[in-house]
Amino acid sequence: MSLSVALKHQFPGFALDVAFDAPPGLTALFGRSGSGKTSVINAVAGLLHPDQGRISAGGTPLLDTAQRINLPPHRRRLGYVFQDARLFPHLTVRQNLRYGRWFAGNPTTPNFDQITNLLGLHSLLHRRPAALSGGEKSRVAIGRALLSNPALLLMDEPFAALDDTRKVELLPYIEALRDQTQIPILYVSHALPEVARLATTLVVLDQGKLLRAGPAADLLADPDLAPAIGLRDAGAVLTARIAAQDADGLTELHTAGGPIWLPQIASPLGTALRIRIAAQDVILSRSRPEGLSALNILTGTVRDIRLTDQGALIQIAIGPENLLARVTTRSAETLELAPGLPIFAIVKSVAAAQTDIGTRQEGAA
Ligand SMILES: Nc1ncnc2c1ncn2[C@@H]1O[C@H](COP(=O)(O)OP(=O)(O)OP(=O)(O)O)[C@@H](O)[C@H]1O
Repeated sequence: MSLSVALKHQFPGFALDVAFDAPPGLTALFGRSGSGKTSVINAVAGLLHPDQGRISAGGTPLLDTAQRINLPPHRRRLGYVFQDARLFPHLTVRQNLRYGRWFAGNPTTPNFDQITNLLGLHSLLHRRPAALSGGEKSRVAIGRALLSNPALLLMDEPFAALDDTRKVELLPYIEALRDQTQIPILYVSHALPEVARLATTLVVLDQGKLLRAGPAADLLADPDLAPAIGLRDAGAVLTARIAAQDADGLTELHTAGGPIWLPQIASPLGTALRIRIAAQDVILSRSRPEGLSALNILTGTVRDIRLTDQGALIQIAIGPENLLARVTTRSAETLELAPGLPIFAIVKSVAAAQTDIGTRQEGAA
């Protein structure tokens, strides 16, 4: 099931003109405040009727202004998780969840136990929302949306109201949702680390227009997009597998650019991880550095170079994947960087997240 969106809408002083496809997985709508993310999600939900547009989910048209098709929100089979959880305060967690199931009202209702397990809700079922933390409320809201048997899940900055610690606790649940259900997720965020960790597809909006849409790993490693994403946050994701648990407490991971070591990640050997390396945490060297405290040195080849007024962005091919490095223009010149040049990337810090089931941890190299 995938979602296809094409919209045009004129607000007073703001024009929205966006078209993209969201394949299965998690599609992050990313952009600065006021770029149009919520308007897009509202149009998909049926809460905004655009001047012109076509939206279809799994080939079923939800909206087609040319054909005068406009399904009302309750017939679009969407689960919508808002910024605030919007639970019924007088109902217990179980009753709040059941409300979602009741709303689905058909025999293919998803399994209650499976969803409460997925979201870790079992021990909370008897509580009322007032006795839940912000993160727990968010999980209940997600569970309620899932139990309505949605064909598509819409999440508009679901963690905006949470502090960073709570947010990090919730990310594994979203990863599990992405990896274990077949339901496409359209996810609004303006936090790049969150997007880099969760998104399989990225849609970047800028002032109501589509800047780029495509596989998240490709876009995150694209030097042309980095200025729009924000140079401080820009960074690529690479895949890695746990190869060994070393006696000194480090976990050895294998990447296409060689091994890297992170503080212990308590997951089985072979577990696939997605690691995010911020462009500003990469140092480049033409020869393999020796006598360096940094453990993590990847080998690659310079693929592309972009000079900006805030330094040089270097795209480095690491096997079939790409890494992004941000260095000063002077360094780029001194190193005589050019496409095709073999290069060593010294990685100062790595964030790791599993791509499949299990416990996840953040680690710094
Ligand atoms: N109902 C409306 N009437 C007039 N203008 C609107 C309306 N809804 C949205 N806009 C305008 O459209 C633009 C995009 O708003 P939108 O909420 O979609 O952006 P966003 O990317 O979700 O922003 P944020 O990250 O701050 O939530 C803004 O300039 C906003 O003022």
